[in-house]
This record gives sequence, C-alpha cells and structure tokens, in this order.
Amino acid sequence: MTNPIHIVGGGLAGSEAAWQIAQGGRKVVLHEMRPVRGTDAHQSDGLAELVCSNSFRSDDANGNAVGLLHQEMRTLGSLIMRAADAHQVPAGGALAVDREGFSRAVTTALEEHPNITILREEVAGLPPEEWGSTILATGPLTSPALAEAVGALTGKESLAFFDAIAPIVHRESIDMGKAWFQSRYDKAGPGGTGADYLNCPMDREQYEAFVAALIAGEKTSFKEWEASTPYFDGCLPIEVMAERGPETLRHGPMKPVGLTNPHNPTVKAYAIVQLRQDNALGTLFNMVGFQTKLRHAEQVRVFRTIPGLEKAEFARLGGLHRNTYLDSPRLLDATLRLKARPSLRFAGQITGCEGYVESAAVGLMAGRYALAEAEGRSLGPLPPTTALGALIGHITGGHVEVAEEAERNAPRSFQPMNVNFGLFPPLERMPRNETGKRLRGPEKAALKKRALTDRARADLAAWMAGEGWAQTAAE
Ligand SMILES: Cc1cc2nc3c(=O)[nH]c(=O)nc-3n(C[C@H](O)[C@H](O)[C@H](O)COP(=O)(O)OP(=O)(O)OC[C@H]3O[C@@H](n4cnc5c(N)ncnc54)[C@H](O)[C@@H]3O)c2cc1C
Repeated sequence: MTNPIHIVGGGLAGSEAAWQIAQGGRKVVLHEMRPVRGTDAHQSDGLAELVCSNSFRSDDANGNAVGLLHQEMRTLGSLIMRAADAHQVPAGGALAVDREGFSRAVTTALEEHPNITILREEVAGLPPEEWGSTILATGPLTSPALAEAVGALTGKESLAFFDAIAPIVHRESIDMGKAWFQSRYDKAGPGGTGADYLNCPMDREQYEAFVAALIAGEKTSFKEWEASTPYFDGCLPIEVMAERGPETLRHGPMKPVGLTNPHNPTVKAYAIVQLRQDNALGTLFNMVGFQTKLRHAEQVRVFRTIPGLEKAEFARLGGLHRNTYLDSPRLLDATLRLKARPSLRFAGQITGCEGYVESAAVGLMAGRYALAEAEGRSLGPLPPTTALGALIGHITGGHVEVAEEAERNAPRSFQPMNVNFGLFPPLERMPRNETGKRLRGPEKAALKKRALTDRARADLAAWMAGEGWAQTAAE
C-alpha cells in the first residue's frame, strides 16, 4: 500500500490537483472544511465554487495570456477547464460559466473517482508530519487556525488584505427601455452572440452626479491594521477608482467605446455601465467592475441612479473580502514546495497567483509535481515561455523585491498576480509581417502576441514530449 497524497482545500486549485494525482493512478485524500465550517464568501458545499464573478476571462489563445493559459490547461488534461467548457454561458470574447453547473460537474467528477476520498473537515493546524506529501490549497480565505499555523512556520510573511465583490442584479428588474444588449465591438467570442452584455448609458450630468455620489457614499470601515493593506490592481473598489479623478471610471469599467445605444443611436453616451450574464438561465447579471466597499444601503441607493437600474433588485450586493497569501518567491522552490518543510506544497491563490484560472493552473502543476515525486520521477519545471511556466516562475522566484520599499518598511512588493505577457521572456527578434516589413502600433502588438503564443505552444509540446510528463500523464 502506498501512502495517499493529502490535499487541504477543495477549491479551484485543490480540486484540480486532486484530479491530476488521481488520474495519474495515486490515491488522494481531499480535506474540505465546507459545509462543516464556512468562509466569508463561499455559499455552498460544492467543490470549486466560484465566489464572485462567473468569468474565466478571455478565451483568445493567440492574443491574450489567460486565453493561452486556458489552452495549455486543456492540453494538460485539466478538469477545471473541462467543466468550464461544458458549462459555459455567453459572454462575448470571454469564457464565462454557469457557476452551479460548473461546481456540480467538478464535485461529481471527484466524488466518483475511485482514487479520491473526500473528508469534510477543517484542518485546523499544520498537517501532521505522518501525512507525508501534502498540498495546501486553502485559498485567500484560509481558515484562521490554519493561517496562523502557516504564519508561525514561515515567519510574518502571510499577509491579509481586502478586495471587494461586485453586485449581481436580477435581469427582470432592469429597464430595457433604457438598457440594451450588446458586446463591445459586437465581439461574439466562445459561446457568445455579440450581444451578451447589458449596457446602461449615462450622459455627462448623470455621470458626474454618479461619481460624486460614489465618493460621498458611506463605506464600511476598516480596522486600523487593515487600513495599510493594499488592494491589487484589477480588483479596485469602484469608489476608490472614482477618487482617483473624475475621468478614471470613463476610461475604466464605464468606458463608452464600441457600443451604440439603439434607443438613441445618434447620441454618444458619455459613460456606460456594463452587466454580464451570471447564470445559465440568464436571470442574473453581474455589474462589471463594480466591486465595492460601500455600505449595502448605499449601494442600493447609488446604483439605482444608473439609467435602467432605477428599479434594480440585487441578488447579491458587493462586499469586502480577505486575501491570505505567502511571500512565495522567498518561501517556495520551483516545484511549489515550502523550502522550510519540503513535504508541504502550496497551490492556488495562497501562492500569490490571482484568479480562478491561475489558481487552478497552479493546482494542476502542484498535483503533477507531487505525483512525480511520489513515484520517484523527476518532472522538470515548465518552460518559462509558456503561460503556466511564466506564472509559476514568477511566483517561485521571478518576482524581484524592490529594495527601496524594504528600506522604507513599506508592505513587501510581491503582490498577487494574474497571468500576463509581462511575465514572459521577451522575443529574441521582433516578428515582421509576410512581406518582411516591420510593423507599428496595434498591428505590431497583435503580431508580437501571436509570436509569443506560437512560441509557447511549440515549447509546451516539446516539454510534454520529454520523459517526465509522459510518465505521469495517464489520462
Ligand atoms: C470574495 C472573493 C472574490 C473573488 N473574485 C474573483 C473573481 O471574480 N474572479 C477571479 O478570477 N478570482 C476571484 N477571486 C480570487 C481567486 O481566484 C479565488 O478566490 C479562487 O477561488 C482561488 O482558488 P483557490 O483554490 O486558491 O481557493 P478557493 O477556491 O477559495 O478554495 C480554497 C478551499 O479551501 C477550503 N479551506 C480553507 N481553509 C481550510 C482548512 N483549514 N481546512 C479545510 N479546508 C479549508 C475553503 O473552504 C475552500 O473551499 C476572488 C476571491 C475572493 C475571496
């Protein structure tokens, strides 16, 4: 009998890791604390529950780093991508999913797998040494007892800070005499129609009043120790963006480009609020980019000033959440093991990656590394030119600490990171078009992304053909 590999946390990362190990023929014990103990954001006992948006972001594997990551995960046999593809809902150029169907598909696949045992229990301290190889994938909302124990083991590197959740509106409460369906630039994307978003237009006066109301609105207060914790870009509360300047929102989540109001086609809206379909039935819509720390009553009051949302009924209002993550570049080795205790691996957002897809992707590799190690095989790091390799490379050492910040005693500079082309090694030569001509502007950018993604595909294929992967790839 061989020892099972233990995984703590059945979220995006833990579920994917369990699948990878079980598919490779090893036994897995997956410890998930819900429903015995909940978190501030999860609402069900389903594995791989999506706690906020239902979007996996762009599915464009030639022009977008997260789209490339989707493709790589599909190639590597990802359960999360298989379930997402099976439960997608229309979302323009993005891959969005029906959250319940998606979570159910993952839960069923893991529950029915003969190599997986699921224990519904909180691991309230460091996993015992006798468990041997263990993956900690407890996410941004790691239970306090475990977070404390990890913090004690690693030093004061575990850091908590806050992000904010965007509200969800019932579709039938939206005034379609003012709002309309259209994706930006009518882009259809996977499973989309080109008319997947609901748009609410504002004129200048309405926009300025709205920005003023956001800034004046009553916010939930921060405790003193929380006040110094930074937000990460890409998830800033809408009122924090509004405070950065009167034009900020018009150039961010409320930008009016690529959209024409059919109710008033000759007048260009000054700003536009977009809502994205949130469930398969199309009954719920998510306010894109409207994560907020306004008090609930204020959210209802202020968001009902948006044309089309005067009678909006909210299925869920925005709110705050905590994020626990390690100073991974210092603490983890290239295969995601804690240097101070190599039988412990980390996966998912607790490693400092950011996002559903990234968390699952890191879970995929943590599972594969644990599997290879258990079988006494070596599995080399992924090429840094692939999306997954670039992401894990960044987490496990690619990030460079800013010395100045350390001197000023500012918060450490390693911040949660979405996958992006900035993490990829630069191209050796800038690509030219078919006639051999150098390009400029958007054409150059598109050609560069195409070259980066082509290089990634070729390098991933070569890496997979190597011994280490082939021997653990028993799909
Ligand atoms: C409120 C919120 C909103 C977010 N919104 C988005 C978004 O819109 N889009 C996006 O891409 N990303 C979002 N994220 C970020 C992140 O991508 C997700 O949190 C993602 O689910 C992280 O995956 P994970 O597997 O690391 O953690 P999770 O999916 O959170 O899984 C961790 C699991 O571990 C369990 N657990 C925790 N402690 C213990 C313990 N001691 N013992 C046993 N089980 C335990 C939890 O119950 C949970 O099921 C959000 C995060 C939060 C907190």
